[in-house]
Amino acid sequence: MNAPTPKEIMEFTKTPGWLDWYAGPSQPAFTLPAGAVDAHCHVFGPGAEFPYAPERKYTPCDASKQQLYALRDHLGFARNVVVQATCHGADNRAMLDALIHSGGKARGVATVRRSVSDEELQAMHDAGVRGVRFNFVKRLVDFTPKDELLEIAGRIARFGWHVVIYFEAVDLPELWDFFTALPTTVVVDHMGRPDVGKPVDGPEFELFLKFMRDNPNVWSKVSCPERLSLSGPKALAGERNAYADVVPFARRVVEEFPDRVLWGTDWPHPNLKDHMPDDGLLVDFIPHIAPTAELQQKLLVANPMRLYWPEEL
Ligand SMILES: O=C(O)c1cc(C(=O)O)oc(=O)c1
Repeated sequence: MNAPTPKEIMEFTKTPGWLDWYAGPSQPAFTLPAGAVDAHCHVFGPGAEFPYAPERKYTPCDASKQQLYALRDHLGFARNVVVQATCHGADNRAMLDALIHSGGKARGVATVRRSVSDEELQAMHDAGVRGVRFNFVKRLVDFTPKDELLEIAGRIARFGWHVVIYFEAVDLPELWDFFTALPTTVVVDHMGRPDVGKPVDGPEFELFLKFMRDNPNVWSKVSCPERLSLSGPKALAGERNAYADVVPFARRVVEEFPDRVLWGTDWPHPNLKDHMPDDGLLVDFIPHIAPTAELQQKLLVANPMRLYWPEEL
């Protein structure tokens, strides 16, 4: 890992309107099961140490590994899965640095280009990377040709890694054939971003459920209610029943596919425009979508352990 050159040490100006992560989150009322994994979170820089990528679509506030791990301990999580944020492009140094300094308590998901070497993949594996992320959300990334992604998927499959996909619900029909051609476990970010203004038993969300039903290698993160909610209430000011309009969607996925769901805070919550949730209250969303101890154990412990720390089982 090279130290940044003087040219790389620069000041970054946050995207106008950027909301910083919530300082001083409350203590969740819900007690997480022992060994719970925050299976979707990010680090941002710090930019002076790990510069943001030139091709980024937003410039965030800094959110360091120390701050992430302090949140982990405060909320009661035991481990993290650090997902490469798009503001770092395919420069995985900040994420890898977080894994290396986690004492084995973090695994990671990288973004790589076709030019990545097998030696680089091996080094990432040794640091704790277990997946790559393919992003189809147009406001976040430029288009990558599908043949390039398929080539990457074939190469990372040999390391036993999986593919994380991020897309919007309206794009699922067009992406279906590509997704079902992937040779690995496939993990969908944030339930494929359903429009929760539409019925939970309507055709759009039914298509997502069919995608999971027809493809036993597909998992879903039932995360980001703060991003998907249209009517709140927001996880702020002591609200422990936040984002009620997202609950039926997430609960449906948890109950139908209890062995293929993951949950994460999504800290430090990139690109929220309306409000920044109190992460303690966000944890209190979990028992609404996974109402039994058995479902909670699968969602928060058994499933992420199977995917990210299988050697410990
Ligand atoms: O919806 C988003 O803006 C978003 C962005 C990123 C990222 O920039 O990596 O990751 C997420 O999980 C969600």
